[in-house]
Amino acid sequence: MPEKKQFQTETKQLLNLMINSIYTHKEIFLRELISNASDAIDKMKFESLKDPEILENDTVFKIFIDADEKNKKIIIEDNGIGMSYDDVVENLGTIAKSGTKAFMEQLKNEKSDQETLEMIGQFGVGFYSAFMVADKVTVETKKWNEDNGVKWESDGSGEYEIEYIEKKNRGTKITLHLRKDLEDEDNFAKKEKLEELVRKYSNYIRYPIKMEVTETDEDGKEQKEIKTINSMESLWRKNKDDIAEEEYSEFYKETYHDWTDPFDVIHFKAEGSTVEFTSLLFIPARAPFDYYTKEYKRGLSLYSKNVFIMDKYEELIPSYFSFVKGLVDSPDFTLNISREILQHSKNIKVMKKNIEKKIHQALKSKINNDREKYQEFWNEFGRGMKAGLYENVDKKDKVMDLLLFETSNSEKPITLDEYIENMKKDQEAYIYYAVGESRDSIDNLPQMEAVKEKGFDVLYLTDHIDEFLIQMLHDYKGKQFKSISSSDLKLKDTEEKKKEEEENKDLLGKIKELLSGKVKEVRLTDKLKKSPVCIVSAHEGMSINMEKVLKELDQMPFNAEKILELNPDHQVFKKVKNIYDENPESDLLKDYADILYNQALLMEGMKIENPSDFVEKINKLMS
Ligand SMILES: Nc1ncnc2c1ncn2[C@@H]1O[C@H](COP(=O)(O)OP(=O)(O)OP(=O)(O)O)[C@@H](O)[C@H]1O
Repeated sequence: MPEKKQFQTETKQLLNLMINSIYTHKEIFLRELISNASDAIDKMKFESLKDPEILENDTVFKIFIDADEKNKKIIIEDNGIGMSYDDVVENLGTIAKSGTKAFMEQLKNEKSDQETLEMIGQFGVGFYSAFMVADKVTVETKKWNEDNGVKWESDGSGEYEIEYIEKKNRGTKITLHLRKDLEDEDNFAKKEKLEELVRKYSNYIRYPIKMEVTETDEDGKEQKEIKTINSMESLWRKNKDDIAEEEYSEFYKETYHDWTDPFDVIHFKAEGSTVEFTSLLFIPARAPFDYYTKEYKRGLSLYSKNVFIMDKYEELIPSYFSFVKGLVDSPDFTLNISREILQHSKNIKVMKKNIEKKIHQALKSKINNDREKYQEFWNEFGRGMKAGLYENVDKKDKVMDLLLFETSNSEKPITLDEYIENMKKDQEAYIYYAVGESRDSIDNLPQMEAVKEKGFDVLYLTDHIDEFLIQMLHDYKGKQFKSISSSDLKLKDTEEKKKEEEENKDLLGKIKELLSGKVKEVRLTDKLKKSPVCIVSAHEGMSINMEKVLKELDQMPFNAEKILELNPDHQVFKKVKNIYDENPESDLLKDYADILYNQALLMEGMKIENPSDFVEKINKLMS
């Protein structure tokens, strides 16, 4: 008697989604099932390397598919590793894999139908996608080292049935009883349709995908024969010159579950003295849904002479190129090599270096030759590249020339090299930067005025990570990064500046006293033109914005202290000076100090402490 079991709650949700899906690419179910079959054969092949006897007389690995048009059934059968009773309960009753889990997580944040559909395509929902096309799925399987087979059956609603059965051959046979309500064009029970789908999605599967077909011979007689549908040849082992661009694209889309052609393809063979390997790498055009989440795992797949060893091997891809997908095939890998052994391998280091160099070259060439496309790529992955660089600042020379920045002088983002090329003659060896929420808010910063007037270009740092990163990077090609909020931007003659400071020492001291508890220092600045005042962090080079971020993260290593900077060339300053000269203790001076302080806060995008007092003081001055 079959045992009835409940699906895990998450699985129920997923199944429900599949059953009710209006997803237009329902056909991916075949790719998913074939890919599972191929994985199962990989595992069996791996086992048999240790002891070939375990294959018994079933030595030719294959995937067999069949369609029964009359009964609306499809069969996908493999002679892979198979599953035990417990395996079936574990694998076909719960959601074990992280990709699907992440997918379910994403679904929780209310998504539009369109977004949900796109996500199905990206995550690849595995075995359960069968329920997009079937109203009943039967799995008959036998693990290689078990005596009994197991039958699993479900209509995708809350429960499934499972029982032991007699099964002769090792491996898994999946029967899909197709839904009656499928559109005509979704008539998957046609062999021609299956053949077309295999070619489209599963052409490079390493094992033959076979199907019985009826061919008409020269005499018009119908003959049944078993035909291999897929090409099986792994693309990366073919000669680069014989591969069309579309082939790369198809391979990429099929393997990495993307609907968009890659931004770039890098295919190369390294036959150096130390290590021999072939690599096929793809730079995606758009970021996968999970790219900016913890779920995302970078890494390449490893093959040894066409045999799959492991995937997501991260040591070969530096964190700042984490978006790169692809594989490495090398006869130097042994099949049972572990991640630990690889980690200490000299070969891996050589490979990594080569791979990194190639990726860098490819991106550099895009920067120089196809800026528009690079810009699109940057919009997708720039933040990721910067975050990766932040983790590996010691590698900055390998990445910094790939970064793009918006700047005050250019309409489109530029590279740091371009910034340096355009530097003004009288610009000290500084690369100026400003931090803010957006281009507009930076443009409105009073600190921008003098630098702009000089015609010096300013990098706009609008991503949270930017300022941290720039401070860690410190300089580029000998030019130091300099915040426009720094105390000394070297815009004015130092002698002149010193003289001014000296002359106004008492006044500045008085304003500091009037603003006691609010600012740490009051000083003159050369960075303002139109504005009378600005506020900067007392921590040299750090922006008020960064202080805000650190505070939010509870990571503030010190008290946020502010410095008020006054523009000695401004009319308001002159007025303040007059008031002070007339009567240093006047109430009016206190009002001016308060107003200046508050307006500086407002310009920085900060809240003022007592708005009604501020307004009152202004009104008093105006009336
Ligand atoms: N034909 C099969 N033979 C043996 N085991 C299988 C087969 N099909 C599925 N399984 C088992 O069921 C598990 C779940 O399959 P599912 O397609 O849902 O996810 P997955 O294959 O692990 O993930 P992904 O689709 O992202 O590769 C597999 O990991 C595998 O252990």
